[in-house]
Amino acid sequence: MKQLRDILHKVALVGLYGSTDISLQDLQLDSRAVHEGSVFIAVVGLQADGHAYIDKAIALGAVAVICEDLPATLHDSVTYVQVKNAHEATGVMAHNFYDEPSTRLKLVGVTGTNGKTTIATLLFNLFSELGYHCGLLSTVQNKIGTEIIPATHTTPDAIQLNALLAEMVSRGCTHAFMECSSHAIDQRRIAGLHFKGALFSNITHDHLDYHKTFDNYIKAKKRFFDDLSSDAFALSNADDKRGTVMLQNTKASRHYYGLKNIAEFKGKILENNLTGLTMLVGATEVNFGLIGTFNAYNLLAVYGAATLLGESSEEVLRVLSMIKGAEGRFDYLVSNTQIIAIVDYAHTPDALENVLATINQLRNNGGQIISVVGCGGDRDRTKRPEMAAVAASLSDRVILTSDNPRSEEPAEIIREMEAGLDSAGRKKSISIVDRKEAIKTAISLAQAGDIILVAGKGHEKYQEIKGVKNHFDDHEVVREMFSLLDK
Ligand SMILES: CC(=O)N[C@H]1[C@@H](OP(=O)(O)OP(=O)(O)OC[C@H]2O[C@@H](n3ccc(=O)[nH]c3=O)[C@H](O)[C@@H]2O)O[C@H](CO)[C@@H](O)[C@@H]1O[C@H](C)C(=O)N[C@@H](C)C(=O)N[C@H](CCC(=O)O)C(=O)O
Ligand SMILES: Nc1ncnc2c1ncn2[C@@H]1O[C@H](COP(=O)(O)OP(=O)(O)OP(=O)(O)O)[C@@H](O)[C@H]1O
Ligand SMILES: N[C@H](CCC[C@H](N)C(=O)O)C(=O)O
Ligand SMILES: [Mg+2]
Repeated sequence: MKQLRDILHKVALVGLYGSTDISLQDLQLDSRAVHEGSVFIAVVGLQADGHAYIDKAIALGAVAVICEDLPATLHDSVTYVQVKNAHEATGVMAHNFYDEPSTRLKLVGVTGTNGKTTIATLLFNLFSELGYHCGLLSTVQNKIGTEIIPATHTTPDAIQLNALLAEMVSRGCTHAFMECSSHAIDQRRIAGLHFKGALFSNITHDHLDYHKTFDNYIKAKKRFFDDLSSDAFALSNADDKRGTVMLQNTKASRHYYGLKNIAEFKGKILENNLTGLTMLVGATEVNFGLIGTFNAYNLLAVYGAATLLGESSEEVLRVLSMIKGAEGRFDYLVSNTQIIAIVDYAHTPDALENVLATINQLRNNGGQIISVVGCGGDRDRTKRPEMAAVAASLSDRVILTSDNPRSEEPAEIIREMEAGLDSAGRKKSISIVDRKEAIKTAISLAQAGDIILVAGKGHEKYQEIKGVKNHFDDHEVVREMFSLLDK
């Protein structure tokens, strides 16, 4: 069993009160989960301050407390460890507690506004297909080999994260691929981890509710690369405006992929259609099942990372040409009456623009594009008018609807979206609060050859309204409506 002293290695201590020779059962960030033998870590959050729950944690059996500010009175039976930054300390202690799992496999992280799930999933599928036992931590799901472990966050908190990595190690995984969200980097959920590789996809507008300014958002992502060690590789998008800045201060070896600017892993699109894309990768022509220019970038990122991990380029391209991406990303459904629906997780202005630009490029002659779009509640409000404007400029008809309103008034979110429409945009748009009704209306407006984009929820199997998650699956609704067309 781990002793307190074992987990304090590399933690920036301010003070220590009590013995470190005590046995620990587990680490807990939430007082409600504390039991006999737990260490309780008090962090200052956005809603609450964990310091307010120290006494409650002790009453439930905490044997040690990690905190930034010491309580006024200390219990004799408890050890208090005062640290400079409790978020950072959580990452480092969790890494120590679980025997530094990230050093016992090849851990590759992916950051960027869009493409993280796609890239991490493609890497997992590729390396599994190459014969390795792999782990995956992603928005859609976590995986250890073929076992699926439901994901609550894109990047779990440091304790769950290290526990999952340790489980991967104990089950013989040699590689783990994970998404590193900007929230996770900022909240230091990834502190203490040893990355073998780090990828950057792109950075565009999102999460300004949390980061406040675009500059802060860039800095959060860049920190991931700044913290890498010299034995790691950093692989960035040569065509993204911030692609070079991301790697400017890293100690890792620097590599780039792209379609336009000079890059070590360079591609050229030869053909792009609704069934896939053909790309020249280096000197090899390859057909891929993924669709759209944005996926060409994702594929090049995966190809580069796999090569940097030591795999043969030829074998990587052979396997990549056969594998699928993540669920809910450009999922293609077609009715017997030849109406096409694409379910996609685009939930930022840039993703929506990319997906709609791709659909525009690939559309059937004369076919109309009908978009069904909403924006999440309790999240970045400034993207709402932008997403409506993008949808209107790249579609023939737009139905503004609800995504996950969470605690907000759904009609109010839609009003904020409508504010982004000019008069031409208003003419082609209608607003329908009920998402099912909105999808149904889009299908009833469509004719053979038209393409309906159902954006924003992708793989999600729920819709969160006023704190309640109701079952909802865009695919299911589309299929149900399609089957009615046949009757
Ligand atoms: C905005 C955000 O990231 N919030 C995360 C943050 O919550 P918080 O700072 O609000 O925590 P808090 O409620 O103030 O509580 C502070 C501390 O007091 C503790 N507490 C609280 C109450 C109590 O009775 N006892 C107690 O000990 C809490 O356990 C916590 O440790 O820390 C929590 C614990 O780790 C996370 O669960 C929570 O994620 C919330 C649920 C969330 O929705 N996060 C999203 C925005 C997020 O992280 N998304 C990214 C993906 C974004 C992307 O797509 O790129 C992700 O990685 O998933
Ligand atoms: N490289 C890319 N560039 C721009 N848009 C992309 C790219 N890859 C995917 N997209 C679009 O963004 C959507 C989300 O993709 P994905 O889930 O891979 O991103 P993510 O970064 O994991 O998102 P999240 O932040 O929610 O975890 C896709 O459904 C698609 O519309
Ligand atoms: N990971 C993203 C998910 C957004 C998905 C969209 N369906 C929404 O609910 O806003 C976020 O937390 O911002
Ligand atoms: Mg993701």
